[in-house]
Amino acid sequence: MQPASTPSERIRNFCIIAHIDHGKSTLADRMLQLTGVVDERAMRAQYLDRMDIERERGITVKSQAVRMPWQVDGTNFALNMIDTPGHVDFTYEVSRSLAACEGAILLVDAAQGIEAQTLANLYLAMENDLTIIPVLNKIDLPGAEPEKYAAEIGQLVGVDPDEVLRVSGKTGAGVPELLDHVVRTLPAPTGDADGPCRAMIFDSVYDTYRGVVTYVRVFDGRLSARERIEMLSTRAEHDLLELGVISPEPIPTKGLGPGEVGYLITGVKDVRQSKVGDTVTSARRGATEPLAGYSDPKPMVFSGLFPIDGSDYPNLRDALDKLKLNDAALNYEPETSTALGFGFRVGFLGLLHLEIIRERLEREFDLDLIATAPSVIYHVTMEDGTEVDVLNPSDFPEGKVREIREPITRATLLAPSEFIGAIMDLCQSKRGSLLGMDYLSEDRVELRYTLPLAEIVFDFFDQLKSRTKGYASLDYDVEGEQAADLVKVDMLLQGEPVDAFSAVVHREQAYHYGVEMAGKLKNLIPRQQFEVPIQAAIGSRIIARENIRAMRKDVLSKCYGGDISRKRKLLEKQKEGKKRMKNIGSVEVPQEAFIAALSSDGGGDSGSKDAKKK
Ligand SMILES: Nc1nc2c(ncn2[C@@H]2O[C@H](COP(=O)(O)OP(=O)(O)OP(=O)(O)O)[C@@H](O)[C@H]2O)c(=O)[nH]1
Repeated sequence: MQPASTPSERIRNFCIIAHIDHGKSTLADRMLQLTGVVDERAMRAQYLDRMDIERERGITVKSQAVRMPWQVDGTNFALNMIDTPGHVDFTYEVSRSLAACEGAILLVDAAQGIEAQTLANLYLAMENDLTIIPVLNKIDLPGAEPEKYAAEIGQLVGVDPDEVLRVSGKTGAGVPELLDHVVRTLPAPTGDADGPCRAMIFDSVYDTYRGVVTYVRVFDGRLSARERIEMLSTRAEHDLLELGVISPEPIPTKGLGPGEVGYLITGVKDVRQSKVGDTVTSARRGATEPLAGYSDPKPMVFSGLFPIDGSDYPNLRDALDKLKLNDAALNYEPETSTALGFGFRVGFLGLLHLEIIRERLEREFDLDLIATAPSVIYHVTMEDGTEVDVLNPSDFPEGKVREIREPITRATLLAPSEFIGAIMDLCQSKRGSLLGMDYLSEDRVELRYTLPLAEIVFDFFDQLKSRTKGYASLDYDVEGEQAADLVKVDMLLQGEPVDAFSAVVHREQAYHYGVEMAGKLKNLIPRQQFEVPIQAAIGSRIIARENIRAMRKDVLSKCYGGDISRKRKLLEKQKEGKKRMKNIGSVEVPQEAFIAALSSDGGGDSGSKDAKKK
């Protein structure tokens, strides 16, 4: 059965915004169940077996936009719940999903209160002029303090604390009232029903069976099944193969009218042909003005990814090609490192994006990878006026440099007030400057800093976590560039540079970096038959030095008795180990040493994840 179009006055488009783990998915599940879109048995199956079901149906079940029927005072409404990527790494995409809604449910854990991403998402929603419905979740928790946090949110959003709704996504308490509230308080979508069609792409997902499934919100006019459509940013035309709504399975429709949310399939195979933020119109007599400016996501953080087993290189390339089908922001190019062999220099939107991709490569494609420390883009101007963009510290240009500019972020940190001192110390040591500080309640404070992105991607988040006992949360947004006194530090083994360890650091940190790295390498690289100097250098100037003393390695020295089979085993093991050695000049370095040296301070955790996660 094909659902008829709903008149726009009976449509409500909303999203749920929340800090990680504040219960967005659980509340969404409860709504699906309450509105009868998913029945109780399927709900459990779906919950437990999400991935299998997704594969079976060939489309994302926890879809980007679900249409739910809901009746208020005898009138039937269509509620479209639009999912947002929910993370600042994907700010542009979050903001596009928000632009597809008229309102947002701001969900806050009643035992935790406001966190950094609560604020970040709220500000994005406000920039998109959404009506905000503040809601406290998890009121069933024994540790919930709804009164306290209702006051906090009330102050933030500018409403009376009594107007903050209270729900439990777990028990379902308060959820029907919340849905009623959505219908009563959110504005219905408005749009020019008779004008040429304009629909915004707010998400685009690659599906193995159906190609790219594109999620759209129609603003003006009407999209009809089987018409030819045009993407305004590229002027590319495609035939519509299917148009429909998700409820929660895809249901084909004849058309989508103003305010309606649904999906379309054109047979394109790559999400870059159906870009988030683009405007879809009819190929014939279509609109000429896009809905909003379109911007391509720009990678901000770069890291080299190398397979531990060199023969996995083609597999890594295939895996990246596959992931790219579904991720317009993923960029990579081949990179060769003397220390690590063949791999790729990959550009990410932020640290979380990096972690997700790395985890997917390891889990879904069964690859063992080594990642170099994350770095940022430096704009280098040489004395002779040439400009170079440096994505990889080892490519830093030789010669006289006039200026180096680095990306700067605006960071928001939230923590109990007892940690103010610790946070300020940390930000100070990371070249931060304080922009402002506000008390959200008696014992919770929000600090705003500008911080170089390079400092955040290094080990900021780990340090923040340990200095605040895990109680601080952090959010950041890149905001332009700034000149800084930066230098490239090289690490040399017997005079040969080891590219994987080159770093661009602040001049004042260079010595510290050099000494620490040299010490680390000294402990990790086994003694050779000759003395090996480890040096840290800025250009030709040596700033730190360690020595690995010569030693004749006799693996048999541990065997006192004459156990021949044990001796043979040890010799075999030594031979095995040799295979995994890399030669830097005449020095043999086990690959494990590189891995250990890179992983212990390799940037670590995501800067934007919740520090409270255990
Ligand atoms: N007691 C209680 N626990 C809840 C409630 N809602 C969610 N939870 C729990 O809180 C945790 C996080 O819930 P999710 O729904 O996964 O949170 P989320 O915000 O979607 O998290 P992300 O998708 O990781 O951002 C889970 O362990 C849930 O079981 C609630 O109302 N009461």
